[in-house]
Amino acid sequence: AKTEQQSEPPRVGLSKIFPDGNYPEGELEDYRDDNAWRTTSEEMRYNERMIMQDPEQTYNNIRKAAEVHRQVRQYARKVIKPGMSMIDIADTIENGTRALVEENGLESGVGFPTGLSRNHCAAHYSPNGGDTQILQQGDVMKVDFGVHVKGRILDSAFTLTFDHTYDKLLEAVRAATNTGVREAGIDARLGEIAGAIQETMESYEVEINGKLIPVKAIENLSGHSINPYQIHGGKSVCLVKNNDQTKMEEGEYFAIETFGSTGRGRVVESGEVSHYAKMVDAPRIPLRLTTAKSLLKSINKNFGTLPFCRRYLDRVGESKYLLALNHLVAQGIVQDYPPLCDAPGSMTAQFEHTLLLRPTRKEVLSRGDDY
Ligand SMILES: O=S(=O)(c1cccs1)N(Cc1ccc(F)cc1)Cc1ncn[nH]1
Ligand SMILES: [Mn+2]
Ligand SMILES: [Mn+2]
Ligand SMILES: [Mn+2]
Repeated sequence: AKTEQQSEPPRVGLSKIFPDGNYPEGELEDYRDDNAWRTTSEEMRYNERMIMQDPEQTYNNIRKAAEVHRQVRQYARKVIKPGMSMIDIADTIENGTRALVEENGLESGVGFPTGLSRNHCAAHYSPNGGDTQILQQGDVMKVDFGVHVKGRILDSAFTLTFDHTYDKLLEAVRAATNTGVREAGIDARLGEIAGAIQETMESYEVEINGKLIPVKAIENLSGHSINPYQIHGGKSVCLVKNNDQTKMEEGEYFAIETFGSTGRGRVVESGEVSHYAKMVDAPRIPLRLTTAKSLLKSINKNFGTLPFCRRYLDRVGESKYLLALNHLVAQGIVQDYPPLCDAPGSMTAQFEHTLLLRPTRKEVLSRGDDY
């Protein structure tokens, strides 16, 4: 079939652009030290061929999600400007994602809420319905959005600015994330990766109004392993030196994300919650509140264990759900993820990539020519 070009705004599903169903590989990196042998091992190549043939496991699912991410973010970086509302920015990203991934129930779609955290807020802010906030010229906005295909979630983020004041902060975080990507590998210890990330991050300083401010790695944010339909797979890659001897393992997916700050280097929960997710191990308890029962049914049907936000509930026709939602949170069935912010007046930045530890090599799935 003739392959189509992507439109602007992006609306052409990727199966039209990659008709043979083969999506582009991410950036490949050989393992180091005692795992370097894997690149040329016939056994490891055999294992990979088997995985590639298994429709459930094939790498094509996550590679399609990664290509969607690259094409949507390329458009977003071009059109997002000061004066746009948070809601319009979120819609721009989500409409593009849904079209290109060819959204289909729980088979494929948005991976989690579009994060648009600004300035001292580092993560987990997304506009709720009625939010009238407007992007400002001096803002430092973390654009963190996800795409999933058959539950394989691509989690990648970048920081947008509209003047050069914080270029050094962004440079520090970009370098720290690339250090994390480089240090990741089969048998790599999470605590050692964290130390390397912190060392890179804290070798930078930012000059603001003639004052030199050291860049701090945010000590209570972290990267994470990713499982099918589960954004947090249980392993965390912290950003400051620690003694976690836990190793990365073959076949695991990791989101390597780092956050730098000109403030305390520590975030606290602050502001209205937008992000939620049903717990994977949610207790099966009898719900007496009928509205909570029907809301949980809607969450199971529309999101499963994928994170969602209030706008996604609005979109699937739910209304007046707040009491029921807070009840599900109180019962430990749904986890809330409040916005995470450093001190007011400070600035935070983020870069994030998703990588896969294949039997033969590390594949940085979300790598693009932008970051
Ligand atoms: O901070 S996390 O909760 C976490 C980090 C380490 C262990 S759990 N979080 C996972 C998540 C939670 C809710 C979401 F809606 C989406 C993702 C990291 C993250 N947020 C955005 N991108 N990546
Ligand atoms: Mn993310
Ligand atoms: Mn993440
Ligand atoms: Mn809580």
